[in-house]
Amino acid sequence: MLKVPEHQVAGHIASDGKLGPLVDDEGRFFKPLQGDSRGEHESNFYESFTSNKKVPDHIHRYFPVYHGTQLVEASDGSGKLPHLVLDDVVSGYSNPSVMDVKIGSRTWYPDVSEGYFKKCIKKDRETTTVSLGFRVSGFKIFDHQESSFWRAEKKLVLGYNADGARLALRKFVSSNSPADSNLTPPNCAFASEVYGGSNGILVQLLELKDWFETQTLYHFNSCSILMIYENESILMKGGDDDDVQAARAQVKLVDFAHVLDGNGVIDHNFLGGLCSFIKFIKDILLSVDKRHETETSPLENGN
Ligand SMILES: O=P(O)(O)O[C@@H]1[C@@H](OP(=O)(O)O)[C@H](OP(=O)(O)O)[C@H](O)[C@H](OP(=O)(O)O)[C@H]1OP(=O)(O)O
Ligand SMILES: Nc1ncnc2c1ncn2[C@@H]1O[C@H](COP(=O)(O)OP(=O)(O)O)[C@@H](O)[C@H]1O
Repeated sequence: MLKVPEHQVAGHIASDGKLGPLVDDEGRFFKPLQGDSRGEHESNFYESFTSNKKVPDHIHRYFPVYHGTQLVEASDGSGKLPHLVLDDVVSGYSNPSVMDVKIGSRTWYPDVSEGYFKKCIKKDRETTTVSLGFRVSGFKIFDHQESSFWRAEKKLVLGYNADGARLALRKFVSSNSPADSNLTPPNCAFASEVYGGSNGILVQLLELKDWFETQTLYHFNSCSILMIYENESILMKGGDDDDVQAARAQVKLVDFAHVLDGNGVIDHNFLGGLCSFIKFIKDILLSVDKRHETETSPLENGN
C-alpha cells in the first residue's frame, strides 16, 4: 500500500490530489517522473551514477539507493505513471528531524530556457542562494516540549536571510520549543551529537567536500543535501558513546533532475555552496564549544 511520505520537507508534495512522491512499508520512496524532460533526466542520472565505477563506494553511500523505475498509481489519481524507485532514506527512523538544503549560488545552468532562467534567478536572489551559496528549502523537527513534530512554514523558510538560515540550523539541533525561538534562542542542545562527533554531519560534509574538490564527472545543479537524525535516541539519552551513535545523523544528496555531465570541469557551484554551508555548521559547533568552556571554567578554576 503506497502512502504520502510523513517526513517529506520540500519539493512537490502529494496532497490535495497533486502529483508527488509516495512511500511503501518496505522502505521504498517512489518519486514520479515529471512529465517534461526532468523525470527522464533524473532516471538517466541514477542509471549512470549507480553503475559509475569512477565514483568511490564511500561516496555512493551519500546517495539514495536506486532500484530502477516502476509504473505505479500516481498520487493525483491520474492512473499509472512511471516512478523512480529509491530507498526511503528516513524509513527506519522513529522520530526523524529532517532538513533539505539546496546547494549552490545559482540553480540555473547554461542552455536553460529564458523562462526557466528568470524563474530560477528570481528565487535565487530572493533567498540566500546568491548571498550564501545555499538555501534552506524546508525542515521539520521533533518538538521535545510538545512531543510532536514541528514543521517550518514554506513561505517563511523561503524568506530567510543569512541570520534566518543560521537560526534555522541552530533550531534544527535544539531541545527547546522551535515555535518559541523569537522568545527563547535555540539552545543547540544536540549540536555536538548531530553536527559534531566522529560520525556526525560535519565529518560527512567534509568527506563529500573532499570528493567535490576533485570530481569532474557531474555538475549537481539545483541538488539538495538532506540532513536527518533520530530523536528517539536523544530522548532516551544517557550521554554515553552508544547514545551518540544512536543519533544516526545522516547526510544524503537528493534531487538530480538538473544534473549535467561535468565534462572534466570541477563543479564550482556545488563546491562553493558546500564550503559555505560547512562554515555555518562549524560556527555552530564552535559557539557550543565556547559555551561549554565558559560554563566549565569556573569549576576547573576552583571558583
Ligand atoms: O513548484 P515550486 O515553486 O514549489 O518550485 C519547486 C521548488 O520548490 P521551492 O519553492 O524552491 O522550495 C523545488 O525546490 P525544493 O526541492 O523544494 O528545494 C524544486 O526546485 C522544484 O523543481 P525541480 O523539481 O527540482 O525541477 C520546483 O518546482 P517547479 O516549479 O520547477 O516544478
Ligand atoms: N530517497 C528519499 N527518501 C526519503 N525522502 C526523500 C527522498 N528523496 C526525496 N525525499 C524527500 O522529498 C523532498 C523532495 O525531494 P526532491 O527530490 O527534491 O523532489 P522535487 O523534485 O519535487 O523537488 C526532499 O526534501 C525530502 O524530504
